[in-house]
Amino acid sequence: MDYEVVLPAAGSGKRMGAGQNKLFLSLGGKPILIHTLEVFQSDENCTGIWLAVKDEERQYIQQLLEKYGITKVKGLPNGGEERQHSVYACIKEMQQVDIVLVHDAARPFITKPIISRLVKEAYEKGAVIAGVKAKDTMKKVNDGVIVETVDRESLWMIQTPQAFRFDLLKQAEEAAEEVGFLGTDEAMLVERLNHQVYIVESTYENVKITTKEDLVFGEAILKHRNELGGQ
Ligand SMILES: Nc1ccn([C@@H]2O[C@H](COP(=O)(O)OP(=O)(O)OP(=O)(O)O)[C@@H](O)[C@H]2O)c(=O)n1
Ligand SMILES: C[C@](O)(CO)[C@H](O)COP(=O)(O)O
Repeated sequence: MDYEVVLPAAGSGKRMGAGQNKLFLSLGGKPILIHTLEVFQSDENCTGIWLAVKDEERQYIQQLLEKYGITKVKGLPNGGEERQHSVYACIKEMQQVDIVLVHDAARPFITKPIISRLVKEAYEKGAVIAGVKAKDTMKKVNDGVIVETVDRESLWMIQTPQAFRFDLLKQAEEAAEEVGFLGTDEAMLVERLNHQVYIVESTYENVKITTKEDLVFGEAILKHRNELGGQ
């Protein structure tokens, strides 16, 4: 089951504080961006990659694509102010496909079994996203005071990939753009159309490299995987 993937890669990495796009930082001697790209480059069901990038970083990224043999990239549109705008920039340039995955370029540890499960279920259900069950007790806080403990059994920590029928996601992006609605993930845009969004259980390894500690976790995940002989 074929799909194309949108990888937003135009962020500023403020929380990382590296003074550069965190996707260029090295994990195991290779840029984070390349780790993520290699998963989709090596997936025979992935027929195209779309990368939202900062204009001033496009040339460097093209050099990285060349160096690491990433040949599936179909477009590198300019990212936007927010992550959602970067995703939409890709959606606007894409030709009609059946299924599109949106995946944070900052999540280099996604695996093909989860991707293929998401794609299969997106064909059947239209909208399916990756997540893991909450492990900690979650509480709502107001001005430093606990106001509510939320039932953990029904809470999931949402990740990417998020997989959609292309037409559905395009409709949702356009509807959000029209009214200036800003979500923190693509599922929110589909939910507001009253379309059911399903979940596939992912792994806790599918971390988003966001702060410096995540680089430590990332190196440990790489080491663990190498000891197991790959993904
Ligand atoms: N305007 C933006 C913001 C984010 N992203 C991308 O969306 C993914 C998830 O975003 P996040 O982890 O928040 O990255 P940053 O926005 O760079 O981080 P920060 O919020 O700390 O600045 C990343 O691959 C990032 O490059 C993007 O393409 N365009
Ligand atoms: C899309 C996402 O990864 C789901 O958890 C998350 O919302 C991205 O948040 P960010 O602040 O844009 O990294």
